[in-house]
Amino acid sequence: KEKLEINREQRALMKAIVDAYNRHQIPEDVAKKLLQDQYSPEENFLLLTEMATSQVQVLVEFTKNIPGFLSLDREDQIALLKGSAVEAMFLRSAQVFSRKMPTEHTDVLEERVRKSGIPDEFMTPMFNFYKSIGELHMVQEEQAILTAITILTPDRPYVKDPQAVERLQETMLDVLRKLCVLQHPQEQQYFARLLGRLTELRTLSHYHSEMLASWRMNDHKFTPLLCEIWDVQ
Ligand SMILES: O=C1N(Cc2ccc(-c3nnn[nH]3)cc2)c2ccc(Br)cc2C12CCN(S(=O)(=O)c1cccs1)CC2
Repeated sequence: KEKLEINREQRALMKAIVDAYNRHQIPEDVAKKLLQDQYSPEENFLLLTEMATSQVQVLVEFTKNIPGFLSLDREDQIALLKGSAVEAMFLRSAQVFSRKMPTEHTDVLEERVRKSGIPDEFMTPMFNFYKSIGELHMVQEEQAILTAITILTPDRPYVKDPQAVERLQETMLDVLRKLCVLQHPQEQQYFARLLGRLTELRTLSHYHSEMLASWRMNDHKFTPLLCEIWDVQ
């Protein structure tokens, strides 16, 4: 029987990540704007852009608080942030969307997202993803650690020292594996299902870059931060 209990060091790591995850939330007023009166698709798109911008800021702050991240090579830190920004944003959006919002809010937000100029062929996989995240009923520790695992993916473009990233990611994977067994004892493959979501995230991120290209065509404007992190314009 492998050592299942989460040791003191892993508990400290988990606490640091969950605190960072909860400390950095997008400001209520930004998300609330989306819930206000009816907007045109262009206005909806602008609101989603504003929200995505604030999500990226929150993501950068969260990432800086992942134990060990700041001791990585500086350029690799940037490569990891740029390489994971879309996936981490979609994971967090799905988590918030399926947890925090009361149902009527989710319906309104769903309506807004559907009417924001996002092509339907992207809308379907996106909503399937957030429903599949909702069905997992992740505890917040799992959400925070899964987001950290997404960011600490060694095979992002331009990472010079993938082994250093892999060591950090493996530490997180070990904690998450134990947490899943402790939190979901009745579901043998829960940990495997969580990691399966990361594969779905990569697909969404490919859709996203295609979408960006089409949005550039009909000159949708993005903020400087989004242009920087998404490599547009
Ligand atoms: O906006 C989204 N939403 C709604 C949303 C997201 C986050 C919060 C929230 N509240 N508090 N904290 N977070 C609320 C509503 C949502 C929900 C689920 C999935 Br999967 C994904 C999304 C996106 C993510 C960004 N894209 S995007 O394509 O990058 C794009 C950028 C600019 C214009 S379109 C659109 C879909």
